[in-house]
Amino acid sequence: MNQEHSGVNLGVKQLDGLTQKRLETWVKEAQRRSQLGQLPTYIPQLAQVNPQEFGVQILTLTGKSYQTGDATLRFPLMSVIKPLLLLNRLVELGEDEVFKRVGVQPSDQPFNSLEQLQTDDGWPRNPMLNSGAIVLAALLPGQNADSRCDYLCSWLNQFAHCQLILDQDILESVRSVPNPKNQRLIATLQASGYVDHPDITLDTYNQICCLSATISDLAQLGLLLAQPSQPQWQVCCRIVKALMMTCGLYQASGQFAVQVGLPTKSGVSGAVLSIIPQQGAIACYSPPLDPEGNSVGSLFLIQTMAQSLGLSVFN
Ligand SMILES: NC(=O)CC[C@H](N)C(=O)O
Repeated sequence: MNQEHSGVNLGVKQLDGLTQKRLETWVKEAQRRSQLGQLPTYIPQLAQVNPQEFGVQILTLTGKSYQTGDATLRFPLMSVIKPLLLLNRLVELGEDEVFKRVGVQPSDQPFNSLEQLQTDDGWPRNPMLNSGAIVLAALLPGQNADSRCDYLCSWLNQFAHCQLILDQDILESVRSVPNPKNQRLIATLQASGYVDHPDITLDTYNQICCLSATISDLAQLGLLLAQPSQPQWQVCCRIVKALMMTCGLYQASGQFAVQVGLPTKSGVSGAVLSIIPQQGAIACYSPPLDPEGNSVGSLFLIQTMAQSLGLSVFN
Protein backbone atom coordinates (compact mmCIF):
# COMPACT_ATOMS: atom_id res chain seq x y z
CA MET A 1 0.00 0.00 0.00
CA ASN A 2 1.32 3.44 -0.86
CA GLN A 3 2.88 5.07 2.22
CA GLU A 4 1.88 8.52 1.10
CA HIS A 5 -1.76 7.65 1.56
CA SER A 6 -1.83 5.28 4.48
CA GLY A 7 -3.35 8.07 6.58
CA VAL A 8 -6.99 8.81 7.20
CA ASN A 9 -9.02 10.67 4.61
CA LEU A 10 -10.03 13.84 6.39
CA GLY A 11 -12.34 15.01 3.65
CA VAL A 12 -9.48 16.02 1.36
CA LYS A 13 -10.47 15.80 -2.28
CA GLN A 14 -7.79 13.40 -3.40
CA LEU A 15 -8.38 14.12 -7.08
CA ASP A 16 -6.90 17.56 -6.48
CA GLY A 17 -3.51 15.81 -6.55
CA LEU A 18 -4.00 14.91 -10.18
CA THR A 19 -2.13 16.87 -12.83
CA GLN A 20 -2.13 16.47 -16.59
CA LYS A 21 1.59 15.71 -16.49
CA ARG A 22 1.25 12.87 -13.97
CA LEU A 23 -1.63 11.46 -15.96
CA GLU A 24 0.42 11.46 -19.15
CA THR A 25 3.30 9.64 -17.46
CA TRP A 26 0.97 6.95 -16.12
CA VAL A 27 -0.76 6.59 -19.48
CA LYS A 28 2.56 5.99 -21.23
CA GLU A 29 3.30 3.10 -18.89
CA ALA A 30 -0.27 1.77 -19.18
CA GLN A 31 0.04 1.77 -22.95
CA ARG A 32 3.30 -0.15 -22.71
CA ARG A 33 1.74 -2.73 -20.37
CA SER A 34 -1.31 -3.11 -22.59
CA GLN A 35 0.95 -5.01 -25.01
CA LEU A 36 0.78 -7.92 -22.57
CA GLY A 37 -2.93 -8.33 -23.30
CA GLN A 38 -4.80 -9.96 -26.16
CA LEU A 39 -7.66 -8.78 -28.32
CA PRO A 40 -10.81 -10.89 -27.98
CA THR A 41 -11.47 -13.06 -31.03
CA TYR A 42 -15.10 -14.15 -30.60
CA ILE A 43 -16.45 -10.84 -31.96
CA PRO A 44 -14.64 -10.35 -35.30
CA GLN A 45 -14.65 -6.57 -35.24
CA LEU A 46 -13.11 -6.40 -31.77
CA ALA A 47 -10.25 -8.56 -33.06
CA GLN A 48 -9.48 -5.97 -35.74
CA VAL A 49 -9.03 -2.80 -33.71
CA ASN A 50 -5.65 -1.19 -33.28
CA PRO A 51 -4.44 -2.54 -29.91
CA GLN A 52 -2.55 0.68 -29.23
CA GLU A 53 -5.73 2.79 -29.18
CA PHE A 54 -5.98 4.49 -25.81
CA GLY A 55 -8.25 7.03 -24.20
CA VAL A 56 -8.82 8.20 -20.67
CA GLN A 57 -10.96 10.89 -19.14
CA ILE A 58 -11.38 11.83 -15.51
CA LEU A 59 -14.34 14.05 -14.72
CA THR A 60 -14.91 15.55 -11.32
CA LEU A 61 -18.21 16.61 -9.80
CA THR A 62 -16.78 20.10 -9.51
CA GLY A 63 -16.45 20.28 -13.30
CA LYS A 64 -12.75 19.57 -13.77
CA SER A 65 -11.72 17.36 -16.64
CA TYR A 66 -8.46 15.59 -17.42
CA GLN A 67 -8.12 13.81 -20.70
CA THR A 68 -5.37 12.00 -22.57
CA GLY A 69 -5.38 9.92 -25.73
CA ASP A 70 -7.82 10.05 -28.59
CA ALA A 71 -11.05 11.79 -27.54
CA THR A 72 -12.71 11.06 -30.88
CA LEU A 73 -12.48 7.27 -30.56
CA ARG A 74 -15.82 5.48 -30.31
CA PHE A 75 -16.06 2.03 -28.82
CA PRO A 76 -18.90 -0.32 -27.86
CA LEU A 77 -19.62 -0.39 -24.14
CA MET A 78 -20.13 -4.16 -24.06
CA SER A 79 -20.44 -5.22 -20.41
CA VAL A 80 -19.96 -1.68 -19.12
CA ILE A 81 -23.64 -1.27 -19.98
CA LYS A 82 -24.53 -3.77 -17.23
CA PRO A 83 -24.38 -1.41 -14.21
CA LEU A 84 -26.33 1.20 -16.19
CA LEU A 85 -28.98 -1.31 -17.16
CA LEU A 86 -29.18 -2.25 -13.49
CA LEU A 87 -29.54 1.40 -12.50
CA ASN A 88 -32.36 1.88 -14.98
CA ARG A 89 -34.24 -1.20 -13.82
CA LEU A 90 -33.79 -0.29 -10.13
CA VAL A 91 -35.03 3.24 -10.70
CA GLU A 92 -38.00 2.12 -12.78
CA LEU A 93 -39.02 -1.11 -11.05
CA GLY A 94 -37.59 -0.85 -7.53
CA GLU A 95 -35.31 -3.11 -5.54
CA ASP A 96 -37.85 -5.84 -4.75
CA GLU A 97 -38.84 -6.50 -8.37
CA VAL A 98 -35.24 -6.52 -9.58
CA PHE A 99 -33.87 -8.84 -6.90
CA LYS A 100 -36.70 -11.31 -7.40
CA ARG A 101 -35.00 -12.06 -10.68
CA VAL A 102 -31.27 -11.70 -10.07
CA GLY A 103 -28.95 -12.28 -7.11
CA VAL A 104 -26.19 -10.21 -5.53
CA GLN A 105 -23.58 -12.90 -4.93
CA PRO A 106 -20.10 -12.62 -6.45
CA SER A 107 -18.90 -15.43 -8.69
CA ASP A 108 -15.44 -16.87 -9.28
CA GLN A 109 -16.46 -18.02 -12.74
CA PRO A 110 -16.09 -16.23 -16.11
CA PHE A 111 -18.69 -13.68 -17.21
CA ASN A 112 -20.45 -16.12 -19.55
CA SER A 113 -20.19 -19.24 -17.39
CA LEU A 114 -22.94 -21.79 -17.98
CA GLU A 115 -21.56 -23.92 -15.13
CA GLN A 116 -22.24 -21.10 -12.66
CA LEU A 117 -25.84 -20.78 -13.84
CA GLN A 118 -26.33 -24.55 -13.70
CA THR A 119 -24.82 -24.78 -10.21
CA ASP A 120 -27.33 -22.16 -9.16
CA ASP A 121 -30.24 -24.08 -10.75
CA GLY A 122 -30.86 -21.46 -13.40
CA TRP A 123 -30.83 -18.50 -10.97
CA PRO A 124 -28.65 -15.68 -12.34
CA ARG A 125 -26.15 -15.01 -9.60
CA ASN A 126 -25.51 -11.30 -10.16
CA PRO A 127 -26.28 -8.52 -12.69
CA MET A 128 -22.65 -8.09 -13.78
CA LEU A 129 -22.60 -11.58 -15.32
CA ASN A 130 -24.14 -12.16 -18.75
CA SER A 131 -26.92 -14.29 -17.19
CA GLY A 132 -27.98 -11.49 -14.82
CA ALA A 133 -27.81 -8.78 -17.47
CA ILE A 134 -29.82 -10.92 -19.90
CA VAL A 135 -32.59 -11.28 -17.32
CA LEU A 136 -32.63 -7.52 -16.74
CA ALA A 137 -32.60 -6.82 -20.49
CA ALA A 138 -35.76 -8.95 -20.67
CA LEU A 139 -37.44 -6.45 -18.34
CA LEU A 140 -36.88 -3.39 -20.54
CA PRO A 141 -40.12 -1.92 -21.88
CA GLY A 142 -40.88 -2.19 -25.62
CA GLN A 143 -42.36 -4.58 -28.17
CA ASN A 144 -39.08 -5.60 -29.74
CA ALA A 145 -35.33 -5.44 -29.28
CA ASP A 146 -34.94 -2.20 -31.26
CA SER A 147 -37.41 -0.28 -29.14
CA ARG A 148 -36.01 -1.72 -25.89
CA CYS A 149 -32.47 -0.72 -26.81
CA ASP A 150 -33.68 2.71 -27.95
CA TYR A 151 -35.44 3.20 -24.65
CA LEU A 152 -32.32 2.48 -22.56
CA CYS A 153 -30.14 4.55 -24.89
CA SER A 154 -32.42 7.61 -24.68
CA TRP A 155 -32.84 7.28 -20.92
CA LEU A 156 -29.07 7.26 -20.40
CA ASN A 157 -28.48 10.10 -22.85
CA GLN A 158 -31.10 12.19 -21.08
CA PHE A 159 -29.92 11.64 -17.53
CA ALA A 160 -26.16 11.40 -18.09
CA HIS A 161 -26.00 14.14 -20.75
CA CYS A 162 -24.13 11.89 -23.13
CA GLN A 163 -24.54 10.76 -26.72
CA LEU A 164 -24.58 7.00 -26.88
CA ILE A 165 -25.47 5.54 -30.25
CA LEU A 166 -26.07 2.03 -31.44
CA ASP A 167 -23.04 0.92 -33.46
CA GLN A 168 -24.63 -1.06 -36.31
CA ASP A 169 -21.29 -2.37 -37.58
CA ILE A 170 -20.32 -3.97 -34.32
CA LEU A 171 -23.88 -5.30 -33.91
CA GLU A 172 -23.61 -6.97 -37.32
CA SER A 173 -20.27 -8.37 -36.29
CA VAL A 174 -21.77 -9.78 -33.05
CA ARG A 175 -24.64 -11.31 -35.01
CA SER A 176 -22.33 -12.73 -37.72
CA VAL A 177 -20.87 -15.36 -35.39
CA PRO A 178 -23.27 -17.35 -33.23
CA ASN A 179 -22.38 -17.14 -29.55
CA PRO A 180 -23.15 -20.61 -28.20
CA LYS A 181 -22.32 -19.59 -24.64
CA ASN A 182 -24.91 -16.83 -24.53
CA GLN A 183 -27.41 -19.06 -26.36
CA ARG A 184 -27.02 -21.77 -23.71
CA LEU A 185 -27.32 -19.21 -20.92
CA ILE A 186 -30.57 -17.94 -22.37
CA ALA A 187 -31.99 -21.44 -22.91
CA THR A 188 -31.21 -22.25 -19.27
CA LEU A 189 -32.81 -18.99 -18.11
CA GLN A 190 -35.89 -19.80 -20.16
CA ALA A 191 -36.07 -23.28 -18.63
CA SER A 192 -35.81 -21.80 -15.13
CA GLY A 193 -38.57 -19.29 -15.92
CA TYR A 194 -36.54 -16.04 -15.84
CA VAL A 195 -36.84 -15.28 -19.55
CA ASP A 196 -40.01 -15.56 -21.68
CA HIS A 197 -38.96 -14.50 -25.16
CA PRO A 198 -35.43 -15.77 -25.74
CA ASP A 199 -34.94 -14.35 -29.23
CA ILE A 200 -36.05 -10.80 -28.43
CA THR A 201 -34.13 -10.93 -25.16
CA LEU A 202 -30.86 -12.09 -26.71
CA ASP A 203 -31.18 -9.48 -29.44
CA THR A 204 -31.90 -6.78 -26.83
CA TYR A 205 -28.86 -7.84 -24.82
CA ASN A 206 -26.65 -7.83 -27.93
CA GLN A 207 -27.90 -4.40 -28.95
CA ILE A 208 -27.37 -2.73 -25.60
CA CYS A 209 -23.82 -4.15 -25.49
CA CYS A 210 -23.25 -2.43 -28.87
CA LEU A 211 -24.20 1.03 -27.64
CA SER A 212 -21.09 3.01 -28.39
CA ALA A 213 -19.49 5.88 -26.53
CA THR A 214 -16.56 8.23 -26.58
CA ILE A 215 -14.37 8.39 -23.52
CA SER A 216 -16.21 11.53 -22.48
CA ASP A 217 -19.64 9.85 -22.78
CA LEU A 218 -18.34 7.06 -20.58
CA ALA A 219 -17.08 9.49 -17.93
CA GLN A 220 -20.48 11.26 -17.99
CA LEU A 221 -22.17 7.93 -17.32
CA GLY A 222 -19.83 7.54 -14.35
CA LEU A 223 -20.88 10.87 -12.88
CA LEU A 224 -24.46 9.64 -12.85
CA LEU A 225 -23.37 6.99 -10.37
CA ALA A 226 -20.78 9.06 -8.49
CA GLN A 227 -23.42 11.39 -7.10
CA PRO A 228 -27.04 10.82 -8.00
CA SER A 229 -28.69 13.92 -9.43
CA GLN A 230 -32.05 12.96 -7.94
CA PRO A 231 -32.37 12.16 -4.23
CA GLN A 232 -34.67 9.21 -4.94
CA TRP A 233 -31.82 7.55 -6.89
CA GLN A 234 -29.52 7.47 -3.87
CA VAL A 235 -30.27 3.90 -2.85
CA CYS A 236 -30.23 2.62 -6.45
CA CYS A 237 -26.80 4.18 -7.08
CA ARG A 238 -25.47 2.76 -3.83
CA ILE A 239 -26.59 -0.74 -4.84
CA VAL A 240 -25.07 -0.43 -8.32
CA LYS A 241 -21.72 0.74 -6.92
CA ALA A 242 -21.66 -2.08 -4.34
CA LEU A 243 -22.21 -4.64 -7.09
CA MET A 244 -19.57 -3.03 -9.30
CA MET A 245 -17.13 -3.36 -6.40
CA THR A 246 -17.92 -7.00 -5.64
CA CYS A 247 -18.71 -8.35 -9.13
CA GLY A 248 -17.73 -5.78 -11.78
CA LEU A 249 -14.43 -7.40 -12.82
CA TYR A 250 -15.65 -10.99 -12.50
CA GLN A 251 -12.99 -13.25 -10.91
CA ALA A 252 -10.65 -10.26 -10.42
CA SER A 253 -13.19 -8.22 -8.40
CA GLY A 254 -11.97 -9.19 -4.90
CA GLN A 255 -8.32 -8.56 -5.66
CA PHE A 256 -9.09 -5.20 -7.31
CA ALA A 257 -11.26 -4.13 -4.37
CA VAL A 258 -8.32 -4.77 -2.05
CA GLN A 259 -5.70 -3.12 -4.24
CA VAL A 260 -7.74 -0.25 -5.68
CA GLY A 261 -11.01 0.05 -3.76
CA LEU A 262 -13.13 1.74 -6.42
CA PRO A 263 -16.42 0.43 -7.87
CA THR A 264 -15.36 -0.62 -11.38
CA LYS A 265 -16.88 -2.26 -14.44
CA SER A 266 -15.13 -3.62 -17.51
CA GLY A 267 -16.25 -4.71 -20.99
CA VAL A 268 -14.58 -6.92 -23.61
CA SER A 269 -14.07 -3.91 -25.87
CA GLY A 270 -11.44 -2.73 -23.37
CA ALA A 271 -13.68 -0.07 -21.83
CA VAL A 272 -13.49 0.35 -18.06
CA LEU A 273 -15.44 2.68 -15.79
CA SER A 274 -14.45 3.42 -12.18
CA ILE A 275 -16.45 5.55 -9.80
CA ILE A 276 -14.86 7.77 -7.17
CA PRO A 277 -17.89 8.31 -4.94
CA GLN A 278 -18.66 11.98 -4.20
CA GLN A 279 -15.71 13.04 -6.36
CA GLY A 280 -15.96 11.90 -9.94
CA ALA A 281 -15.36 9.13 -12.42
CA ILE A 282 -12.50 7.60 -14.42
CA ALA A 283 -13.31 6.34 -17.92
CA CYS A 284 -10.63 4.39 -19.72
CA TYR A 285 -10.37 2.55 -23.02
CA SER A 286 -7.53 0.26 -24.09
CA PRO A 287 -8.50 -2.85 -26.08
CA PRO A 288 -6.05 -5.67 -25.10
CA LEU A 289 -7.47 -7.91 -22.38
CA ASP A 290 -6.16 -10.16 -19.63
CA PRO A 291 -7.37 -13.79 -19.36
CA GLU A 292 -10.43 -12.71 -17.34
CA GLY A 293 -11.54 -10.33 -20.10
CA ASN A 294 -10.52 -7.09 -18.38
CA SER A 295 -8.47 -4.39 -20.11
CA VAL A 296 -4.82 -4.68 -19.06
CA GLY A 297 -3.94 -1.02 -19.76
CA SER A 298 -7.10 0.41 -18.22
CA LEU A 299 -6.79 -1.58 -15.00
CA PHE A 300 -3.12 -0.70 -14.70
CA LEU A 301 -3.87 3.01 -15.15
CA ILE A 302 -6.75 3.03 -12.66
CA GLN A 303 -4.73 1.07 -10.11
CA THR A 304 -1.77 3.43 -10.43
CA MET A 305 -3.98 6.51 -10.14
CA ALA A 306 -5.92 5.14 -7.19
CA GLN A 307 -2.80 4.15 -5.26
CA SER A 308 -0.84 7.31 -6.07
CA LEU A 309 -3.70 9.66 -5.21
CA GLY A 310 -5.21 7.61 -2.39
CA LEU A 311 -8.59 7.25 -4.06
CA SER A 312 -9.78 4.00 -2.44
CA VAL A 313 -13.20 4.35 -0.82
CA PHE A 314 -11.73 2.46 2.13
CA ASN A 315 -9.11 5.10 2.92
N1 LIG B 1 -17.63 -9.09 -20.88
C1 LIG B 1 -18.33 -8.55 -21.84
O1 LIG B 1 -18.14 -7.40 -22.20
C2 LIG B 1 -19.35 -9.44 -22.49
C3 LIG B 1 -20.28 -8.72 -23.41
C4 LIG B 1 -20.48 -9.44 -24.70
N2 LIG B 1 -21.55 -8.83 -25.44
C5 LIG B 1 -20.77 -10.91 -24.49
O2 LIG B 1 -21.87 -11.27 -24.19
O3 LIG B 1 -19.92 -11.73 -24.64
